[in-house]
Amino acid sequence: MPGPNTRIVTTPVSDIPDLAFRSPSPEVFSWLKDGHGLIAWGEYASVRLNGTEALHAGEAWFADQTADLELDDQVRRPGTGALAFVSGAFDPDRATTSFVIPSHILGRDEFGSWMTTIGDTASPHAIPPRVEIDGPGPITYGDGNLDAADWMEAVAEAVRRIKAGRLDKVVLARDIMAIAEQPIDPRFLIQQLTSAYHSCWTYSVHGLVGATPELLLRLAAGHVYSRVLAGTEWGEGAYERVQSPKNREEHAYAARSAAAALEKVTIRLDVPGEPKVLTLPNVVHLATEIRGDVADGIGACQVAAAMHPTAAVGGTPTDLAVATITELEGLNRGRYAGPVGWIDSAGNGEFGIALRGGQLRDDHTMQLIAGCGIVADSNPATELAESMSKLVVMRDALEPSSN
Ligand SMILES: C=C(O[C@H]1C=CC=C(C(=O)O)[C@@H]1O)C(=O)O
Repeated sequence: MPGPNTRIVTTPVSDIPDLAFRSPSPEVFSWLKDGHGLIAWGEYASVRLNGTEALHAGEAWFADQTADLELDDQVRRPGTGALAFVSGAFDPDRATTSFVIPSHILGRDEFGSWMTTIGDTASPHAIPPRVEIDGPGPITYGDGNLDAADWMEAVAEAVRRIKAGRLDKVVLARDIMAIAEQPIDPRFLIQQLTSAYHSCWTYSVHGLVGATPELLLRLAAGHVYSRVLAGTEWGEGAYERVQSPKNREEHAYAARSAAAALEKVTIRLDVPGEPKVLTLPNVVHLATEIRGDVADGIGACQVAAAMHPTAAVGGTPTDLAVATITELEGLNRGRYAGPVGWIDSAGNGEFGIALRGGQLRDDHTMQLIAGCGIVADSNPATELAESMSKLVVMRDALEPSSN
């Protein structure tokens, strides 16, 4: 509980273009894209929540924890002052959602850098020196829950069910285990991911680390933005092939589900009729960028709770798709494919969908997960290859020298 002298202090600091290298602790929280964002360490307070109301309960917990603190925010922009990192479960009935108020945060946006400290002695602190972390050495890979053949059989079964009529789309994920010779420090992964994936958001919360290209929402001063992705190709000709009818169908379900959820929490919404193509180092995606405005009093957690899970990670119709995922994947997704990001006490926040990442299981072991949207025209072997293209993000981050 906060002591009588607990203060939150945000001060402007000289420019820090290398946030990914500034955490003095491996217990690191990150939300970084193209040199901007947040890096944090130290837990002032945290809570783990279960159940469908976890995001709402966490938002209330954050408000409660910070209500009586003395605030000295000399920057006053989204992400300054009191802030919590959030990592939500994919299925809140089967996994835990984390909310953390870090004790030390460094932030940077287009206007400059800042530092926030919280605690009994909160006062301007020295910026930690740059640290470059060593990699975990050679990696050995093993099967996760299903081997490749069993996962392809699950995809084939999903296609049969879609063709039978009630289900339109379901996203099936598979995991592989990465076992490292040396301990895996999340800071090493963050340093690799931020330098290789500029157009993605590099996240880290309680051992879940990755670089997602998909932004569930950004909410700043009442304006909401979402980058919905679905439909993937890779290799030569990917830019043209991603426009196939199969990819467009797969994408349309995701864009429609995000827009329908946003309709409920916005007072204005702009949904483009046609997707764009987003090119990443490993794959290309179809992308729909949705913009709108929310009414006063609606915060980022509320919008995230309304949107999750979109058909980019669940399917259509949602409930049947989530039940099919539980049955066919046989995997507990944990926080993979859940909302991950941060909120501040003005209601601003950013949430990615926790994709292209992995969960540290112990010091040497990381579970990597990637999923693929399955529609009537999906082919199991092609979906397996697509999952491998998505797993490249974390494989390269763990073992950059193997390229
Ligand atoms: C579920 C994942 O990706 C989603 C986001 C973009 C494209 C997707 C696809 O084409 O299947 C997926 O819907 C994942 O990377 O694990």
